[in-house]
Amino acid sequence: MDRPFIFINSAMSADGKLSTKERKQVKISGKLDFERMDELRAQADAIMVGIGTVLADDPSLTVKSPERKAARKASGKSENPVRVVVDSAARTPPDADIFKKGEGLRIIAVSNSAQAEKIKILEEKALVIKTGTDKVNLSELAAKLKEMGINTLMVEGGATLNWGMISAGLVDEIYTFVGNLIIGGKTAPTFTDGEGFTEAEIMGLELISAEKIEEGVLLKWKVKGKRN
Ligand SMILES: NC(=O)c1ccc[n+]([C@@H]2O[C@H](COP(=O)([O-])OP(=O)(O)OC[C@H]3O[C@@H](n4cnc5c(N)ncnc54)[C@H](O)[C@@H]3O)[C@@H](O)[C@H]2O)c1
Ligand SMILES: Nc1nc(=O)c(N)c(NC[C@H](O)[C@H](O)[C@H](O)COP(=O)(O)O)[nH]1
Repeated sequence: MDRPFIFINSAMSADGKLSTKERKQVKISGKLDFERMDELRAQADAIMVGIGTVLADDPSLTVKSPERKAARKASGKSENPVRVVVDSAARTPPDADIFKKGEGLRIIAVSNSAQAEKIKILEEKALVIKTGTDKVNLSELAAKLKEMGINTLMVEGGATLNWGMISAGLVDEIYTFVGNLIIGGKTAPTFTDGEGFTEAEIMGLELISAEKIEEGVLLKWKVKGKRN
């Protein structure tokens, strides 16, 4: 394959929301689900998020457990997977936590319409990859990551990037932790936002497993392609 194995890992409320209508982060996962997420991060070659998530949550995207970090080191890897931000207009703040915390390569993926001055500032902190005219071309980006030796890519949202990756046919598996809460709100981000499929385009999934974790359920899906 000319792209990595790509999976999305997300936590959503029982009504499918990723955060509140004000884009405020909500603790959906419990301790065990955060541990599972840390293990997925530790096993991945790279973690990807959208700029919306960086601006809303300021995540560090680092591996948290000292044992997992040490195991990565022992196998000749960096403590953290490569951290990738999909950021068409180069809006990533230079003081974002992905730059401040942890070691390892950072990649900011921008489009050809991003301002040169903003790119220059980011180039001091990260490798900047340019694809697409106004919006990052996600297929081209995935191919470039594969060329760099990234074989497993973990996507951690948000709603718009999930849509972009799924609608471009770039996702192999989806892991959703469904928590025991309702967030509500028609403008609150859901697992996949974006423009949405028409009936003829709807994406089919195959259930790999359903597992109760603490007070929620972890659903693992394989992406099958168009249902019709
Ligand atoms: N619960 C969870 O697991 C979880 C995980 C991540 C984020 N979130 C939440 O999701 C929200 C952020 O989601 P969002 O939708 O606003 O932003 P996002 O993180 O999905 O980022 C969207 C941005 O990605 C960029 N992008 C560039 N090229 C693209 C392309 N080809 N296709 C799609 N996107 C492209 C665009 O600049 C776009 O604005 C926040 O509220 C955050 O708290 C929740
Ligand atoms: N798995 C998960 N369960 C949740 O309940 C929740 N709110 C998120 N939200 C994703 C969000 O982007 C987080 O901010 C990053 O998971 C934080 O990552 P860091 O700890 O900074 O490395 N993710």
